[in-house]
Amino acid sequence: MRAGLLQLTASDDPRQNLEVTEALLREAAAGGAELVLTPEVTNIISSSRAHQHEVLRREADDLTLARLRAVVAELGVWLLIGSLALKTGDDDGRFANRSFLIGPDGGIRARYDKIHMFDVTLTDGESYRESAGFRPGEALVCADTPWGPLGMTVCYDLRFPALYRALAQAGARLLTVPAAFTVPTGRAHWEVLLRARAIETGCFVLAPAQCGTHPGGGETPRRTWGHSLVVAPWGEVLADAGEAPGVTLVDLDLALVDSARRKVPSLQHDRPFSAAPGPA
Ligand SMILES: O=C(O)CNC(=O)[C@H](CS)NC(=O)CCC(=O)C(=O)O
Repeated sequence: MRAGLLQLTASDDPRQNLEVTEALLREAAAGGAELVLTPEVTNIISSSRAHQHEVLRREADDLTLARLRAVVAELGVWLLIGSLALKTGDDDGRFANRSFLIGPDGGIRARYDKIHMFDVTLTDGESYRESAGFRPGEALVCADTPWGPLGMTVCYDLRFPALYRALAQAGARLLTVPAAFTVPTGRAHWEVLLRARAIETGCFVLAPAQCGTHPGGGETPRRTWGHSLVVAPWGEVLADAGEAPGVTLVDLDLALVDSARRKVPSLQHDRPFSAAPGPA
């Protein structure tokens, strides 16, 4: 199976982001990709809540989703839209950070709302309160594909290994981790966490990422780490997209899932253990 990862530098203009995404999607399909993947928040990166409220739509009215579904139906590929920021209609005005799996007929095969919210203060100059703008999801999602079950996650979810174990135990053979990682945490943690999730689960891990300096961020523009990555079930990095936008094509030998799990069947070796003891 050939996968195509799109690396993007999303702006605060959904129409412009859609144009770039569509062009790269066509390029990936022309390069033989059967499954194409886009990063977290493919449709917008904006620091202004007011602007988000102005330009974002609910799922049923979202232009990015409608257009990408039509292009997928034309090209006949599978598409993992890493995520779209969408209105939910909730009273508190929070958005969903929602990942979609689109089948080759353009139909929505699965949707997953990011569960873990990035509420983190990295330094005085860099802090995030994702839960202020987004409503977290609550449901594990593992979707059928021609290449086996695909477990859907998003970005900060990567730091919660129990989620990945649950997906693998639900049958996943592929795991997706679309992201918009920060530069400092990306440098320190991105590759090692992705490799760990692949090794622990015996899955292929596909992680399309946002990269670069995002226009529309005002005084302190948002920067993301890039380095879209594909990791094999034994832990080898099969592709690293570096720091620039573009398409990365990679061929996956799906039999490697079984061979990694035969060598080290740790997924079958979970044992119950008692709660942590108190201080002696
Ligand atoms: O807010 C948006 O526009 C879209 N959402 C994101 O970019 C999210 C929440 S701020 N980013 C992450 O989860 C980064 C996680 C990360 O970097 C880490 O775990 O170290």
